[in-house]
Order: sequence, then C-alpha cells, then structure tokens
Amino acid sequence: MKVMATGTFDILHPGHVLFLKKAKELGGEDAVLAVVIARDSTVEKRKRTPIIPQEQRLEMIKSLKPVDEAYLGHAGDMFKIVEEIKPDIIAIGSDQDHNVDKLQESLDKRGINAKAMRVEDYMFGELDSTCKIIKRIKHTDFKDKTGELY
Ligand SMILES: Cc1cc2nc3c(=O)[nH]c(=O)nc-3n(C[C@H](O)[C@H](O)[C@H](O)COP(=O)(O)O)c2cc1C
Ligand SMILES: Nc1ncnc2c1ncn2[C@@H]1O[C@H](COP(=O)(O)OP(=O)(O)OP(=O)(O)O)[C@@H](O)[C@H]1O
Repeated sequence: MKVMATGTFDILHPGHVLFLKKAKELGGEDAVLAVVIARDSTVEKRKRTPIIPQEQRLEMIKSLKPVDEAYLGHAGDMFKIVEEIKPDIIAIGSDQDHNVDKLQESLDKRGINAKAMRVEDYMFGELDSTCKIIKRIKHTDFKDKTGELY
C-alpha cells in the first residue's frame, strides 16, 4: 500500500524519523512511503518563516531510510498532489494541525480514494520539535575555542 506523509521538516530531528517510520508501518509489509514537503510559501502562511529552503528540506527527506519518494507540494490546492501521488493512506502526525475527520470528508467529496489516519506516536525529548531547536539556537551564546563570542 502507498502511504503519503506531509510536513515542513525544517531542521530535522529524531521525532521526524519516528513519524515517517510509523507512517510507513500503516501501509503494511510492502508499504511505499511518499512524503510531501510543504512549500516555503505554505509554511510562511500556515506556521512561520522556514529556516531551511524547500529544496534543501526535500533533499534531506529523500535521503532518509524509510522514505521511498519525496516531492515538493504545490502552491494553493493541497489535493492536487494527492491526486498525482494516489496514496491509499494519508498519515497525519500526532501534533499536526489537520483534522482527520474533516480531511476525510474533503477527500471523499473530491472523489479521492484515500484513508486519512492519525499516527499516535510522539517522541518526547528536550529537542523534540523544530521550534525548540530554533529557540535553543536563539538563546545560545556561541563561542569559538578561545572563548571569543562569534
Ligand atoms: C493531504 C495534504 C496535502 C498537502 N499538500 C500540500 C501541498 O501541495 N503543498 C504544500 O505546500 N503543503 C501541502 N500540505 C501541507 C503541509 O504539508 C503542512 O501540513 C503544513 O504546511 C503545516 O505544516 P506542518 O504539517 O509541518 O505542521 C499538505 C498537507 C496535507 C495533509
Ligand atoms: N517529536 C515528534 N514525534 C513524533 N512525530 C513528530 C515529532 N515532531 C514532529 N513530528 C511529526 O513530523 C511531521 C512534520 O512535522 P513538522 O515539520 O511540523 O515538525 P515540528 O518539529 O513539529 O515543527 P515545529 O516545531 O516548527 O512545529 C508532522 O507529522 C509531525 O506531527
């Protein structure tokens, strides 16, 4: 079965890898995992300014073990890429801001034969989100080996 997972994936961390592994598991033994990377313009609108540009975020996701295919999403219509990829399952992360029931309704209305499913697993840790990594960087005084701030 083909599973589609989506996200920004700005500054990768182990929680992203857990999500992708668990998303692929939803598709059973012969699962194929296709990942849609949110465009910079989408991230700006929906979340915040991304740090890593979309092409670099795509390159990193493509290189991860569970990932079979990865694509940049389109600007605007979020269902166009779904129609192109034709997934059996759309995996939504546990803290992802998409309502699974509403998403399923929209898929059904559009005649897309995919099941929206939530991945319940979440990896908790000191730096378990991109936001926390950004905050850590902002509040760190970086010094070189002589102790000089740079
Ligand atoms: C079914 C589905 C299709 C999507 N298609 C696109 C798309 O074509 N282009 C895009 O920029 N974002 C797309 N997104 C949105 C992003 O992947 C992402 O969910 C959104 O920017 C919020 O960021 P986050 O999921 O990292 O929190 C899609 C999301 C879903 C659930
Ligand atoms: N710690 C985590 N454990 C499990 N899944 C995670 C974790 N962090 C993110 N994910 C999942 O990875 C996908 C991409 O997440 P996203 O790029 O929004 O990362 P993020 O770290 O949550 O970013 P931000 O802090 O900017 O919101 C989403 O489906 C999200 O639910």
